[in-house]
This record gives sequence, structure tokens and C-alpha cells, in this order.
Amino acid sequence: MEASISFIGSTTKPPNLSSLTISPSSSSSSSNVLRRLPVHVPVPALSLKKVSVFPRISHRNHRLIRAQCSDGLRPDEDDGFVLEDVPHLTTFLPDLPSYPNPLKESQAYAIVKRTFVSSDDVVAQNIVVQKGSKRGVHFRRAGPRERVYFRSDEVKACIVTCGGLCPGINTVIREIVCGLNNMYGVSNILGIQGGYKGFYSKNTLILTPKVVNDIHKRGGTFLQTSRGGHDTAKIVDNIQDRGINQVYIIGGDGTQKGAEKIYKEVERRGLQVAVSGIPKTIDNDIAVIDKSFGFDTAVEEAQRAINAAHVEVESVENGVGIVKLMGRYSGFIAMIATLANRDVDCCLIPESPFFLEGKGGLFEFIEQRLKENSHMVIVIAEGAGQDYVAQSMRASETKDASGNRLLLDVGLWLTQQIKDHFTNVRKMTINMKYIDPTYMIRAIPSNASDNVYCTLLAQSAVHGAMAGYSGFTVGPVNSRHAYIPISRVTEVTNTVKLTDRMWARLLASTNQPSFLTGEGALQNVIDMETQEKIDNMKISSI
Ligand SMILES: Nc1ncnc2c1ncn2[C@@H]1O[C@H](COP(=O)(O)OP(=O)(O)O)[C@@H](O)[C@H]1O
Ligand SMILES: O=P(O)(O)OC[C@H]1O[C@](O)(COP(=O)(O)O)[C@@H](O)[C@@H]1O
Ligand SMILES: [Mg+2]
Repeated sequence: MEASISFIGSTTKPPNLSSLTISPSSSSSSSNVLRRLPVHVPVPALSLKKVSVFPRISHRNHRLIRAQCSDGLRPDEDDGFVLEDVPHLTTFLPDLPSYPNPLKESQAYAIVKRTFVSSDDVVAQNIVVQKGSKRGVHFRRAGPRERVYFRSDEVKACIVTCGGLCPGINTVIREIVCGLNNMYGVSNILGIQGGYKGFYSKNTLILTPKVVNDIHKRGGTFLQTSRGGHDTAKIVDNIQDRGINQVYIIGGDGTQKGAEKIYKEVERRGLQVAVSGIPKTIDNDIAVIDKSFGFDTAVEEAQRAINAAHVEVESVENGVGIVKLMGRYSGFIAMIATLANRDVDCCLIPESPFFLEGKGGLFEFIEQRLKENSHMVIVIAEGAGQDYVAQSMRASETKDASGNRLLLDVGLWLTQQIKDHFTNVRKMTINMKYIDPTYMIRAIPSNASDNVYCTLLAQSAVHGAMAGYSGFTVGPVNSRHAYIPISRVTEVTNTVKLTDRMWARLLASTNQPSFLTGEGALQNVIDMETQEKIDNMKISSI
């Protein structure tokens, strides 16, 4: 069987399609307009031929490759197959030599049927399709490639961790070190201490499998972290000065934006440096990937706080428990922890505005639940109701060193509001219990499933860097690990979509008000409509 592949708008050498014979017709490299390259080559599905000519390309347009495959037949004019490709070092270093992957000799992979990921393997972003629908966006499947662009003894890798903590960071650090060492025989690995600013202001640590052997059993980050201090030029100067050629960057949305800038500067300077981002966020606010590491651990640990709140309020009359969970802009932990629990009466998240007074409001719902059960538990994400809190506290907006908005304590505020309302207005005695376990949750080591997930992330990152990809993020898309362009994971924040079924499932489970009807709801409906318009704009721009 043969597959025909044509590339449209690609200005980059498709690195792992090195088997294709490609003849460029145009040397134009600028333009945002998709340009069709006459690249239409019959290639055997798995064993592909050597490249004779690569199109000379500017990296700018490499990102969107539209390929159409049709089993040896003329490609269908437009089956809508889009490959969002990641940059490769040969984009700007076309003469870079490659070597056979040492995994060929590895005992770990000795009996694996397909040790290497084929250049044809891609992961679909959307797996719910209809008959006749376009094939849509795909990403390169992560994993080892037949050829590597670094000799093991010339690799000098470094690892840095930035932003807030989350369970599993140490497992990722450990598995990058062990993966580089055990799979590729790399022994020159540095730890950059204290986040981005550590590149230019701190000493490095030498990382060996022995040094990192036990760190996955601890929470936090063995390398320390920080916010702020991203200075692209100074960081890349330092990378260059130290002769580092693989940079593993573990961090959230802010960190990934920084990683993209580092990659661009590396490319501008023409350095053979693989920049690999590993997404870290307890909030699960990173787009495209299924979920972030540490998230499951956080949800599990949150159960302890919710259960404690439930025990407390069940043991008194008119007990109202409030549990605050993390989630600056995205209420995933609160939503999933609530769905997991069953003792939560109401979940409040940043994406779903709520109101207190009047029909359909929170006070009315609390009173109803107290009448029915004599107690209730509210889970609130830290970013929920921030505008509400700011109004009543007349607070001015302050930011952290990375430019993130510093949040007001909505849990304390809500506790006080409920107390005031029931004591002064309703003349009822209530027992308020407020639990803030946020940092306790974030600081624990990762659970078993997150440890496995962290291992896959780390190994995928190592395979990608060794294969010469640079400026990529790794993560699961529909359960398959993929290489994703960094800009794709930073352009949009992943938030709970109120219009998706998961939020409806939660509302159906808790039977709480949706806050979309009633006196205070008008603004919420408007907000929802605006949100939906923004979401649609994002979808159509993809
Ligand atoms: N737009 C940006 N460009 C470059 N660096 C950034 C950007 N946003 C954040 N950073 C850097 O990334 C690091 C972590 O960012 P932060 O927002 O604190 O955490 P997280 O990466 O977990 O979201 C900080 O050192 C910060 O300076
Ligand atoms: O660690 P800090 O600076 O107190 O920040 C707390 C924030 O960090 C987080 O835990 C994670 O945020 P990041 O992923 O952006 O680092 C948020 O949930 C929370 O709002
Ligand atoms: Mg962030």
C-alpha cells in the first residue's frame, strides 16, 4: 500500500518525513497565505525513501502543514487534514548531521514491535467526528525517532522549574535525568536552580540518576522555583556560555510563553539547542492537553478537606462548611473534586458567575438545604467571584512578579457574607467552618497514576529533544502523547466550558442553582453570551 502526502503552506523541512522526495517550486518564505508546495510523492506507508531536496524554509510558516493522505490514490482535494507541526532544528540548521537512535541497541526496547514512531503517526485533536466531517487538526505523535540529531556524548542538558508548585514536578525531573541516562547514555545534565532567573543568578546542580533517585517521593521541586525574572537574552547567553544544547522547561502557561521566547532566540542565533516544554499546572489551565500532571493528585487530596468539612458541619446544627480549592481562572479542581465527592451541595468556579441575594441566589439555596439537611458544604475555587469580592472590599488590583493577578480570599469573604446574612437578616444561628487546604494540596507528592503520567511526559520530552525537535510542548491529546507547538498551548487558557456537558453533569449531581435565572442573573447571562462568542472566535481561528 502506498500513501500520497502533499504539504500545503509548509515552509519547513518536515523532519521525520526525511524519507520523502520533495522538490520545492518556490523559494518564497514570507507570507501568511497558505502556499502549496508541489510535494506529492508516492511513498510506501512505513518504509520511506531518503530525501533528495528539502524546501528551503523560514521557520515562520512551518507551523501549519496540511497533508492529505489517500492510500496511493490521488489525494482527495480537501479532506481537511491539518498537521500542526513543531519546529525542528533542521529548520534553521539544514546541514545538521543525524545518527541512528541508540535505542536500537537498548535492551529495554529489544523485543518491542515498533521501537520508533513513524513519521506518519499523528494524533487527532478531535476524536468525536461525524460521517463526512473534515479530518481536522493533528499533532505529531510523541516517541523515539529512528534518527537522532545529537550524539549522546555531546549532549549537555539542563532542567528548570518555574511558577507555582504542583504534585509530580520531582517525578518529571527524575525521569528526564533517568530517561536521558538510561535510554540515550547522556550523563551531562545540569539543574538550574530557582526558576528562569536561576540561569543567570545561581549556581547549577549536577544531576545524575543517583542524585535524583528518591526525589519523586517528595512534594515541591528539588530545583526550587520562582515567578518573574524571565530575561530572554540573559537566559540564552547563559545557555550558550555553558554549552547547553538541550533545555527542559517545566512550568505553566507563563513558563511556556517564556520557553517560546527562548526557542525563538535560539533560532535567531542559529544554536543547536532543543527547547522542550513540559506543561505543569495544578489549575489544569493549559489548552490542548487532556489534563495536567498533579491534577488527579490534587483532586484526590481535596477529598480529605471536603470530607473534613462534611464531618464538621454534619456534627452541628445549621452547619455550613466552605472549602476553598485552587483555580485562578479555571475551576477544574473544584468541579472534578465536587463530582468525585457527593457531599458537596454547591460548587462555585471562576467561569460561572454567581450571586448571593434574591430568588435563585446562593443565600436562598443555603437556606433551603439547611431546612432539608441541617447542614451543607460549599466548594469554591479561589478565582470565583473575584469581581464581587473586589467591589465589596474596594481593593485595587495587584499582581505577582510574573504579572498574575493576586487574588483576594473569596473563601473568607463568602464566610463573612453568609454569616452576616443569616445572623442579621434571617435571624438564624448558623455554624460556619472555613477550610483552606490550597497549599497543603499543592505541596504533596504525586499519586501513582500521576507518577506514571509524569514518566511518560519526561520520556516523550527526551525522545523529542534527541530527535531534534525544538520549541515544542509535550502532552497527552486524547490519551496519546503528542508534540504540540508551544504557541498552541499558550494562546488560550483552558477553562471549564459552561456550555459543555461536564458542568451540566455537576449541576445535575449537586442540584445547585445555575445562577442563570433569577434577579441577579441578568449580568451572568450576558457574561455567558460574551464568553460563548469569545470561545467561538477561538474555535474559528484555529
Ligand atoms: N509572557 C511571558 N513571557 C516570558 N516569560 C514569562 C511570561 N509570563 C510568565 N513568564 C515567566 O514564566 C515564569 C513562570 O510564570 P508564572 O506565571 O509565575 O507561572 P506558570 O508558568 O506556572 O504559569 C516566570 O519566571 C515568569 O517571568
Ligand atoms: O504560589 P503563589 O505565588 O502563592 O500562587 C498561587 C497560585 O499558584 C497556582 O497554584 C498555580 O498557578 P501557576 O500554574 O500559574 O503557577 C494557582 O492555583 C494559585 O492561584
Ligand atoms: Mg499560570
